[in-house]
Amino acid sequence: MDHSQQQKRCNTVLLSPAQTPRSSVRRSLRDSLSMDLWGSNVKPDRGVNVEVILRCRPLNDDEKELKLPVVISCHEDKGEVSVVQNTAYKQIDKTFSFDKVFGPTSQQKELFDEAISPIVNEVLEGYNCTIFAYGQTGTGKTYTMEGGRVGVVESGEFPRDVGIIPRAVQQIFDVLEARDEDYSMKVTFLELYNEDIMDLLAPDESLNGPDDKSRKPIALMEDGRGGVFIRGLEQEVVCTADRIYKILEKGSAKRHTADSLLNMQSSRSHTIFSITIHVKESSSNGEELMKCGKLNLVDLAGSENVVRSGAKEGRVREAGEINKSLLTLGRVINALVEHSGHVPYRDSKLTRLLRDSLGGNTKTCIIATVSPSIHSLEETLNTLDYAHRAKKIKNRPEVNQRVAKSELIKDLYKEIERLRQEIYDEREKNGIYTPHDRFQIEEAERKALAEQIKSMEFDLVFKDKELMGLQKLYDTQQTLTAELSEKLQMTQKDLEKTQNTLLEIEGRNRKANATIKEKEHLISHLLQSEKSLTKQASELREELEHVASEASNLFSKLEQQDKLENGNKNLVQKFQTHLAKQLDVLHQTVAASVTQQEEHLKSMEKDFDYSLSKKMGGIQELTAQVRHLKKTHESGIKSLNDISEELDMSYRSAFSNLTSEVSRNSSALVGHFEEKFLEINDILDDIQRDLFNQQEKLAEFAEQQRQGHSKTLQLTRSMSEAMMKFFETLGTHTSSLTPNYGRDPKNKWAESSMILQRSLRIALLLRKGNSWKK
Ligand SMILES: Nc1ncnc2c1ncn2[C@@H]1O[C@H](COP(=O)(O)OP(=O)(O)OP(=O)(O)O)[C@@H](O)[C@H]1O
Repeated sequence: MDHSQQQKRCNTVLLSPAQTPRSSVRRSLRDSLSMDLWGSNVKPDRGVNVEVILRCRPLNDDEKELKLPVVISCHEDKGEVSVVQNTAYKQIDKTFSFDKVFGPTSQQKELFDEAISPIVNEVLEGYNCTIFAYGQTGTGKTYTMEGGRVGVVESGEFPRDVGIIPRAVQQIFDVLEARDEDYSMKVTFLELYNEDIMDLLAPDESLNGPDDKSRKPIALMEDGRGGVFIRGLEQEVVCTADRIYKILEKGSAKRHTADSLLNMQSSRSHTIFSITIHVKESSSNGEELMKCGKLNLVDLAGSENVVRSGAKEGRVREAGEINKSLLTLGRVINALVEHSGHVPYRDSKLTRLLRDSLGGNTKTCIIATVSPSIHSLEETLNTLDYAHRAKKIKNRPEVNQRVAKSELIKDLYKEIERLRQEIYDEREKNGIYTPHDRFQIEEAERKALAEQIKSMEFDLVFKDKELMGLQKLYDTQQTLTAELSEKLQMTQKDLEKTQNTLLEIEGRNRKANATIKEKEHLISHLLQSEKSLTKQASELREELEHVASEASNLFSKLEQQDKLENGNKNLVQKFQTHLAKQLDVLHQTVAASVTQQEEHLKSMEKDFDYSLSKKMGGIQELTAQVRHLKKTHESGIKSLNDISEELDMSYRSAFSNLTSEVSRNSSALVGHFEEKFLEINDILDDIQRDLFNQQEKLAEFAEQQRQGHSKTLQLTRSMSEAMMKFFETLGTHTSSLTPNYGRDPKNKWAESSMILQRSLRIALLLRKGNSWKK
């Protein structure tokens, strides 16, 4: 929707620009032109606690430069704030919980979306809501409520430092436009400075800045029904968000501010910016009704330590007034939390203005602002304490009654008539027209004052009587004083004596003090040694407990060990009997094998003798054959010689050469044969010698074998005896096995298995000897 359309929709409802939240259409029209912060309601809801939000600002440049330690930590997820300080002088560790917590890195948009946006929606549903910022000076109240300049809003997004008020305004317009509703909106903006109410929307001509003396405070009046109104407070009807931003900017510029050591632009007044929205609705019978909601945005002046803020002269009074009104606010909070019969709302204008927001029918949210720096620790703790207590305040929010449009128009006509009469009276200078309602209120106030004067007169008579009594008392006191002065003189003498005694006592006292100091020193030493002894004792106790647990572990292990050893013992005994049997068998086998081997050896000897005699016979036969061969050769050679002679004779001429060749060959053959014969003879001699040698060696070997077998037999016997002895010893050792881990039974097992292996090896050797013998 463009601006002109928005203006049009806005204007349709502006027929009744002065409408305000109210409980009944019968209510005075005069109220509608005054600032009625706390519109009345119909259906009472159940009590609702005031919502308390905590915001911690980041360290500012000065604090960063001074490297001030941070003492606040915000746990946004848990809604908790911790204050921790550990110095030699002070130890603080406190945690406070709130409905919501926003830490130093939190952004304006985040705070608005999470905490404020739902409140704005409640206003649009017809509730009166109040949001106020409370905290020490310079902690970010104005930053949170107003923030930076709105400037140009691009694509619906504000600059990041824009505060709650502009964002709330934007949301109200957005929602109303989206619902396409007929509405009217008006705003008021006031400040409370030094207990005076100033209108920040008053026309410019009458103002030349915040300190202009011509600025007139406006009156806060009782409405006769327990409420208040501000006579003559300007209300501006607004149709666009931009108009509100401008009003806000202009009003803020008029606000009382000053620079202090804690804030370059410190607000010296409390401000209340109110937006009242009327939305047209139709009832079931077609009657036009007006729904009304109101949002009050309160930026309180900062509580401050005058010394720390560096306030001087006029500023000290400002600070005093600020602190006074905040103190009253604190007392009101305390009274509400403690459900006291009397709540001191009337003690300051601030609490009178905020009455409905504290324990009334308004929905209230308090934003407590704190600094994270150690410098502000004390004030931060005060703020946290304050805000934490405020959480317990219960309000009873009620939705504003819908007002018939016709009733509003009637009221409006009456108001116009009243104003016309006032102007007429003013012009004619013949008095001021007072409407009946206001006349009644003023009459009631006058009556109340008369009653007050009467009671004061009564008080005066009573006080006169009291004075007379006091005069008498004074006279008696005078005589008493004379008596007393006499006594005093005597007492003074006594005092002198006493002083002397006192001096003596002081001397003694000094000595006693010195002794006490010594003793104290001793005691502190003793305490220290007691501490160290206690520590040692606790350490020893821990050790003992540890040892006891180890001992119990050890005992359980020993039990296991005993069981294991009993099992082992049984096993060893079984093995021992089994082994003894096996050894007997082995012994018998070895003895049998030895006799068998002896027999084998004897038969081997026989066989050997037999083969030797056989070989000898063969050799003799061979020698005879060789001799026979020699003879045959000799006869052959002789016959060859005969043949050659015959051939010589018959073929001497033709074959003379051949004969010589043959004779040469035959002589060579004879030489060769003789040579071979000699060689054969040598070989035969060698064989014969070898055979004799072998025969001797065999005899020797047989002897050695016999001796070796008897030794092996002896060795096996002694081995088996030794093993028997060993197993007996092993048995006794096993029975006496205790948790003495120095004597490892495993070693014994290793030994016995080695012995067993050795005896097996011997048995194998014996078997090998047998097979070799075979
Ligand atoms: N959450 C924040 N993030 C960034 N800057 C912050 C924040 N809160 C405060 N500041 C800055 O700290 C300074 C003081 O803030 P502001 O004037 O809002 O304090 P204040 O509580 O209103 O003080 P006073 O009570 O004196 O008016 C300002 O410069 C403001 O920009």
